[in-house]
Amino acid sequence: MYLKELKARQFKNFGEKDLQFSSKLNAFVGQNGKGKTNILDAIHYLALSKSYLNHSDAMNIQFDCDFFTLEGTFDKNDKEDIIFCLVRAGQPKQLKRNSKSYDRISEHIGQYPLVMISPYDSDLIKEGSDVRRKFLDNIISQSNKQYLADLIRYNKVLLQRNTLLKYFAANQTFDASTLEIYDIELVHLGNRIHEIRKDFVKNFLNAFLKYYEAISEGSEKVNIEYVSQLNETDFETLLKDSIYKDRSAQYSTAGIHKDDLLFTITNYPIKKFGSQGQQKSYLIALKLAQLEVIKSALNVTPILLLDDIFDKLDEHRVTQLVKLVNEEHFGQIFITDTHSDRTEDIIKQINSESKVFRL
Ligand SMILES: Nc1ncnc2c1ncn2[C@@H]1O[C@H](COP(=O)(O)OP(=O)(O)OP(=O)(O)O)[C@@H](O)[C@H]1O
Repeated sequence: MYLKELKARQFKNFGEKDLQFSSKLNAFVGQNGKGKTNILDAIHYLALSKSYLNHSDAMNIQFDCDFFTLEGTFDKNDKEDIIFCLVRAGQPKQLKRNSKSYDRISEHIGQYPLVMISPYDSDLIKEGSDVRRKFLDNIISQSNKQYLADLIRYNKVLLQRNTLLKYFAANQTFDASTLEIYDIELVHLGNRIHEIRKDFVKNFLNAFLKYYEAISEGSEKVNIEYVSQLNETDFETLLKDSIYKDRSAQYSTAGIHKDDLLFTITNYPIKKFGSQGQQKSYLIALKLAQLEVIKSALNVTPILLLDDIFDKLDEHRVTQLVKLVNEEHFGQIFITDTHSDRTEDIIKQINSESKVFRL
C-alpha cells in the first residue's frame, strides 16, 4: 500500500499543492517554516482522518479561508482508492472513499495504516503517564476490538464510580453496597485489560530492543517496564484497601487507569538520565516497534513519516537508521530535512527509487 498522489487545497500554508510520490522514498527539503511538516500532516490526515499536530480540524484551514480539501490516491494491492476530505469551519468533516461517504469515520481507520515519527513525540518520554497509556492503548486497540470495548466500558464505569464518590462527599453519606456494584465490573474489566497489557508489553519489548540495538549498535542497555498496581496486589483488594483514600480524594485512586510504562536506560529513567540523542533513538525504536506490531496485526505495511528525525543523532546512528528503514519489510517512506546535503547522502545510501521535493 502506498500513496501515489496528493492534492491539497487551502491546507495550512498551501493554497494549492499537487504532488506525485515515489512508492519507496520521498524527501522534502527546505528551510524552516516552508511547510515540510505540513505535507506530512496532510498525508497523516488522509490516512487516519485527523491531524498529527492539531486537535481541532479547523486549525488546518489556511488563514482567512473557510475550508480545506485533501485528496489522496492510494495504491492498495494494485487497485486505486481515492480518499477525499473536506473540512469547513464549524461543520462535521466529510470523508469519502471513491466518491462514497463513510457511514462512520472509524471505518476508515486501519485501511491505510501509517506511523509518524516527529519531534513532538518527545511528550511520550517527558509528559505524564496518560500519554504513555494512550500510546499503549492505541496500538493494542488497532488489532483487538474487545480490548477497546473493555477499555471504553472501564472508563465509563470509572466515571460513574467517581461521580458516586463525589455524591457521598457532598451529601455526607456512604453506601458500600452501591459502590460494590461498580467495583465488581471494574475488577472484571480491569483484570482483562491488565492481562492484555502485560502480554503486549512482553512482545512489544522484543521488537523495541531489536530496533534500539540496531540504531545504537548495541552500545546501551535499555528496557521498558509495565508498571501497574495490579502487578503487586489483586484488583479487588486494591479497591477495598483504598476506600478511605478514595472517599477523601473523591475519585478512584487505584486501578489500571494509573498504569504506566517505565522507560529506562542503564536501569535509570531515560526521561532524567538519557541524552537528547539517546531519547531520540529511544522514541524512534518505540515507533518502529509500533509499525512492526501494526503491520503484523493488519497485514499491511504502514507508511512511515520521518519528520526532522536526523537532528541530534550522530552520524553512526543516522547510517544505522537509514540501513534499517531500507530493509525489505518497510514500505513507503517520507522524510523531511533542512539539510539538502544530508538528504542527498541518505538517498545515495538507500539506493532505491526516490523523489526529492525542494520547498
Ligand atoms: N492554518 C494555517 N494557515 C496558513 N499557514 C499556516 C497554518 N498553520 C501553519 N501555517 C504555517 O506553516 C508554516 C510551518 O510549516 P511547517 O511546520 O510545515 O514547516 P517546516 O518546513 O516543517 O519547518 P521546520 O523546518 O521549522 O520544521 C508556518 O509558516 C506557519 O505559519
